[in-house]
Amino acid sequence: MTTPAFTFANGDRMPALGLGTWKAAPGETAAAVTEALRIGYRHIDCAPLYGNEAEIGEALAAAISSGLVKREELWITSKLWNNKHLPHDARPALEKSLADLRLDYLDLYLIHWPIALKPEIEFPTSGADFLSPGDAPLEDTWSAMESFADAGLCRHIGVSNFNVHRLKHLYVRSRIRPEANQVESHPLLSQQMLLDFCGPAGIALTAYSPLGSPDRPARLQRGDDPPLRDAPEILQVAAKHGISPAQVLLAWAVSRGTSAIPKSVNPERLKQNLEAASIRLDEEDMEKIAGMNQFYRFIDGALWAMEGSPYSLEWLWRGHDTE
Ligand SMILES: NC(=O)C1=CN([C@@H]2O[C@H](COP(=O)(O)OP(=O)(O)OC[C@H]3O[C@@H](n4cnc5c(N)ncnc54)[C@H](OP(=O)(O)O)[C@@H]3O)[C@@H](O)[C@H]2O)C=CC1
Ligand SMILES: O=C1CO[C@H](CO)[C@@H](O)[C@@H]1O
Repeated sequence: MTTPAFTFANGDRMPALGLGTWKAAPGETAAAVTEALRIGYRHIDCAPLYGNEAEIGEALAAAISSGLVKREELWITSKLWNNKHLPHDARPALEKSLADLRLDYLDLYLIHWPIALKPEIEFPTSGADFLSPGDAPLEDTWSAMESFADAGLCRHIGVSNFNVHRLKHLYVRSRIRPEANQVESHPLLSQQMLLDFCGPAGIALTAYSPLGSPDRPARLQRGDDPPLRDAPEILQVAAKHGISPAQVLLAWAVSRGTSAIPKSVNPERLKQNLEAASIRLDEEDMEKIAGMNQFYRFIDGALWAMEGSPYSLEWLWRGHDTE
């Protein structure tokens, strides 16, 4: 059976199950990536923000030089952080990711958030730390992304954390259309509206935090998370098929046409997550899980909507400028 994948217009295939690397700690990241490649992962999701691209680069270089994988078999995604949106800051940011990852090109480069910060700010502590949409128009950042694709530094370009309105806005104005949108998605946040737009438009929708990001930092926790992995519907489907709850979540994501990028640094969980991509759920399971949607975000973006910020949660997640 061929591994499920999203096929881009030029025929490039992004494996539907990738490895997340946020929170993979220094000292454990290279081993996790090496083990993932050894057992068959070919898609790795990275970002300079995660602080481990150099370690991932070590593992990739070793895997390629030992003959375990060829570069062209890999799908490597990275992202442009929020304080690099100004076009003259964007190219050095991409070059740094390439140097750290020890690659000549990325398979996919994403604008991490539709939120711009001043160049010297990694995380905002006040409203003064942001650049407004007028100071750093997303269209200008996108033009820089297009120039990276033109230069062969990345084969595909896309966005992350874009709602359907913001995605359409860019889509109709761009020379090279966004080919991917990476957003939080799991049964509590099905993102059906985005999927309904992305599917026919040929845009890959990738689900981040597909397991509910249980290891996210305390500052991002809300304390009142509804159950996801141990929700009754998930436990029932897991028992019916004799698979783990995490595998139900990942099989659901892949069965509905999204990609998923669960993070793990544990060999046993790496294996079960990869295997989940080949598990097919039936219609009854899919319907049961579809009933769980409650628009619940584990990564709620509240940081970007702090007092004095030019961005609001309404702007980020719902949006007004439809066309
Ligand atoms: N574009 C964006 O803004 C964002 C992108 N991302 C990307 O998405 C990736 C995944 O999301 P993330 O937020 O990390 O969270 P996930 O939903 O992938 O959850 C990761 C957690 O689940 C545990 N886990 C993994 N597999 C299993 C399993 N089979 N059974 C039980 N527990 C398991 C991991 O522990 P252990 O490692 O010990 O196995 C870890 O604690 C990120 O790593 C990052 O690459 C995430 C957030 C935002
Ligand atoms: O990818 C991500 C992980 O961590 C960040 C927060 O610390 C998020 O903002 C981001 O989207």
